[in-house]
Order: sequence, then structure tokens, then C-alpha cells
Amino acid sequence: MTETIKRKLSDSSAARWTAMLIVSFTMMCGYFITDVMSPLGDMLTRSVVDGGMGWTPTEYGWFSGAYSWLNIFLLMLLFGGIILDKMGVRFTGVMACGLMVGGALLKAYAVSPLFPEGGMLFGFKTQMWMAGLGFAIFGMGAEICGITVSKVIVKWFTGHELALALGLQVAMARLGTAAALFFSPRIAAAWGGISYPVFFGALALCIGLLAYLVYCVMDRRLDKSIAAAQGEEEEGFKLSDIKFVVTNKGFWLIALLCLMFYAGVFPFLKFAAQLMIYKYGVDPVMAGDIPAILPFGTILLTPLFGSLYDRIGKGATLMVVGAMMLVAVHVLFALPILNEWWFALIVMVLLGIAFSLVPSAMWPSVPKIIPQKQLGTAYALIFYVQNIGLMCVPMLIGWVIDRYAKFTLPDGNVSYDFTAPMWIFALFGIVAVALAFMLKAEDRRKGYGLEEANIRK
Ligand SMILES: C[C@H](N)C(=O)N[C@@H](CCCCN)C(=O)O
Repeated sequence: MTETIKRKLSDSSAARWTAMLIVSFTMMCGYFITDVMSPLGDMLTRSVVDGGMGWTPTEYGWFSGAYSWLNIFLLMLLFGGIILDKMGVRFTGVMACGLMVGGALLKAYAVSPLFPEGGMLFGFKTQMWMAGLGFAIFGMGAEICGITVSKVIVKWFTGHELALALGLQVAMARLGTAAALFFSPRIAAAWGGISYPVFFGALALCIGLLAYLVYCVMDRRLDKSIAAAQGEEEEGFKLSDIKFVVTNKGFWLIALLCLMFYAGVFPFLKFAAQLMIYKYGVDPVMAGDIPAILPFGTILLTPLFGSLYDRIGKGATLMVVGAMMLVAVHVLFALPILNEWWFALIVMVLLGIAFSLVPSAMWPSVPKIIPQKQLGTAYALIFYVQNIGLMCVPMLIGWVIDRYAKFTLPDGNVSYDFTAPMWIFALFGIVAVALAFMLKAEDRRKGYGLEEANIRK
């Protein structure tokens, strides 16, 4: 009797790359909104008479950290992970996109002339609270969408070019960040208001939502082909999955490395434009251009390192090298040397390499430590730990700037010295290096295979 070998839809390379492109496009629109305000920090914190919005650096820090408020305090990332493992990628992805669109619109409204200015609440402007609430709702959607998209890619690419696909997804996300850093100040200057780039991003996100709906059709087909090929459905989420994940030492090392490494990158991006203006003398309208180099560099390098990991392995080593480069970069930014724009550009390129090395190795390493069934929960828990840094670090840096970095020039203008904030960022990098070494040692002990290639020969 001849047995027919049924192929899954994910065995078709055209189908899996199409799926990857669609979900990555949705995520890219989300990343645009995440950093749409980063190059506008100076505009927000300038006094109203100077054409700014009069926020203090502390308020700007609180607003930047608001992305993680709901994820942390309402445990929304954990619930998101459970919903993902229980309800699947179609329901969770659409829900997450809806939250992102709603949050982005609220944030745009808060910084638009429609919002009544002048109110104060708990010592901060009501405008900051409202914009923060919008960003928090958006952040909840963005993080849930992030774990969903990761699960989608693992679902389609396991046994194929997993690290390359995850790397390309991150590369497309970086394109969203780069577009925000480059275009946001230009849109704001051309159209005469901070809210315009945010409204523009919200519109792009609506298109991202439509794209995800198209993906849902593909996902349904993939599930049918998996059921036909394997004859059984994947088991749903159980509470014991959380226990399984959190009792794994390798998981904690990755989660803490993620916390420390990303604490030195994403919160830094929120202040990078101001660093360019006040340390390197860059014109405010072009202040986002040098930080935009960072995501642009990663667009090429993340898939490149991902494909390297797929073919020759060395994942743990890539993370060690990336974390070491992060320390070097922040030390170079902190030192009182070469306050020239071209030097800032070179250091930013180095940061781009570091920011490609660690993510390209870190995310594909998670499925080597945690089985696919618990992957949604694992990614959610890692994102949860990471969000603690994404919330607290901008608040800390904003406060440090207000307290220790702000000074008045002889002409009466306010200026900032970024030395202290940059040393704080370097400290996060040092802890990340220690964690990366510990992960490498744990891999040797437990045999996770982090140094091995992903593609099965
Ligand atoms: C901010 C978000 N929680 C995050 O960590 N994003 C990562 C990409 C995660 C992709 C996982 N497959 C990033 O480097 O942007």
C-alpha cells in the first residue's frame, strides 16, 4: 500500500515568506508609532514661548515609559500570552491591532490643539497623562502583537530558516523605527504640529490591521494543512505551562539579558535626539537623522546575523559580543571627547551592529530552551520582564536629566549635559555582558544547542 505524504502549507517557501512579510508589515506600522515622538522630545520640552509644549524632562520620561504601564500594572502582557496560547494567533493578532489603533488615536488627540491645555493632575500636565494613557493602550496592543507575530513566524519556519525569518521581521520593524525618527520631525515641521505624525502613524496602522486580516486567511489554511498532515490539533494552554517556563534557569537568563540589553537601547532612543542637539550640536529638525542610522543599519545586519546563526550557530557568542559593544558605545557617548556630529554617527553605527547581534541571536534561541507549546507564554513573560525596563528607565533618565543634567547658559537659555544618563546606560550594558556569559555557560551545561545551527541538514 502506498502512503501519501501530506505536505503542510508551511512547507511551501512562497507561502511562508508571504505570511512573514504580511505580519511583519503590521508590526512595522506599530514600530512607527512607538518612536514617532522620540525625535520630538526637544519640541515637547521647549517652553511654550519658544514654540514647544512646555513639558518637563520628567514628564517626557513618564510619557515615554507609559508604553509599559498597562503591560506591567494590569499584567496585560501575561494575559496576552495566555490569550495567545488559548485563542490562537488570529483572534489575538486582530485584538492587538485594534488596541494599537485605538491607543494611537488617543495619543494623537492628546497632543493636538483639540485637547484642552492647562490642567494639572498629581503635579503633571493632564495632557501628559492623556497622551500617556493612549501610549499605554497602544503599548499593550504592540507587545501582544509582538508575541503573536513571533509565534506566527515560529509556526511557519520551524525546521526552515527560522532565525533569518525572525531577523527579517525585526529588520522590517526597524524600518518603522527609522521612518519615525527621520520623517516625524519633518511632518511635524511641515504640517505645523506634533499630532500630525501620530495621526499619520494611526492611519498606517489601520492598513496594518487590514494586512493582518489577510494573514488570518492564510493561517486558517495552514491549520487545516497541519491537521491533515499530522491528524491532530496542538494542545491548548495550561496553567502549569507558566510553572514550566519560570522554573527554567535558561529562560531567566534570556529574560534578564533582554531586560538589560533593551534597557540600554530603546529608552536611549527616546533621548538620543536631545543628545545629538545638546552634545553634538545637531540642528533640532535633523536631530532624529543620526539616531535613524541605528535602525537603518540593523535592517541589513539583523537578517545577516540571523542567517549566520541558522547556518553555523554560535548564538550565545553573538549575544556576548553584542552586549560588549553596547557597553563600548555608551562609554563613548559619555566621555567628553570629539563632540562632533560625525563621531556620533560612527558610534551610532556601532550601536546598530550591537543592536543586530543580540536580537538576531536572542529571539531564535527562545524556542531552543522552551517547547513550541509554551512559546506564547515564554515570549510574553520575556516581554513582561523587558517592559519593566522600558517603563522605569525612561522615567529614571528623565528625572536624572531634570535633576542633574539641566543647566542655564549665560544667555538664559536652558541646556543639558548628558554625561550622567549615558553612564547609566553603560551600566545596563555591563550587566547584560555578565548575563550573556552566564547564558553561554548554562547552554554548555544543559545542551540547549545555542551554539548550534538552526537549519536541520
Ligand atoms: C519591544 C518588544 N517587546 C521587543 O522586544 N521587540 C524586539 C523584537 C522581538 C521579536 C521577537 N520575535 C525588537 O528587537 O524590537
